[in-house]
Amino acid sequence: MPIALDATQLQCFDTGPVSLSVTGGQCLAVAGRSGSGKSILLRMIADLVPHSGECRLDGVPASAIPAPLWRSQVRYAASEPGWWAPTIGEHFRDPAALADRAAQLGLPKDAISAPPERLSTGERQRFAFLRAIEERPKVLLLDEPSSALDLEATLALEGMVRALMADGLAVILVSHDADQITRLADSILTIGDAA
Ligand SMILES: Nc1ncnc2c1ncn2[C@@H]1O[C@H](COP(=O)(O)OP(=O)(O)OP(=O)(O)O)[C@@H](O)[C@H]1O
Repeated sequence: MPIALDATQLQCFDTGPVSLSVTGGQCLAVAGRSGSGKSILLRMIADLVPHSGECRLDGVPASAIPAPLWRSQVRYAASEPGWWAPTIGEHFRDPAALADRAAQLGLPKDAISAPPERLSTGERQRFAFLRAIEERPKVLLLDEPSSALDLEATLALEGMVRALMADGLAVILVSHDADQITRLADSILTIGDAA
């Protein structure tokens, strides 16, 4: 049975309410004009902002699952996440296992031992993606995952997303790249006023 995430009547600030469902192996794209609440929606699903409404994973409400466990299973991958350790590799549980995936995304080998601020925005963005998938979440909430990437790097990242989906991952994607939505999404949810 593929995993299933259901969100019902999620609302916070001036956004929502929004309801949606996604199952393992599928990608749901969230569209809407700038400021319509796409990022906030992903953050509500990951339980990172106070909100009303309810999310369930395989029927189990988020409120019944310890927050850190929910957030590792329903993983929000921010467009511009924070870096706190001296090197990129120290942000990973298993830096050794990182090398293969980093190479698949076209990242230079020595970047793993580099300080985050020495990398390009696009390199950091790809490492942020790798950080988000390291603990094998069941649901991946991708917020503009390739906004700083060229087409080659974008397609490599999408290939990795597709491989994870084939392995049962459910994806919710926020992207301003219409071509990316066409390539990845099985369905599209438009929120707020039509763009
Ligand atoms: N802490 C907050 N308090 C009140 N309103 C907030 C807060 N954080 C965000 N908002 C509002 O929520 C709205 C939605 O923001 P969000 O970042 O989700 O938009 P978005 O659709 O992802 O936009 P973009 O496409 O430009 O990234 C914005 O109007 C923003 O002002």
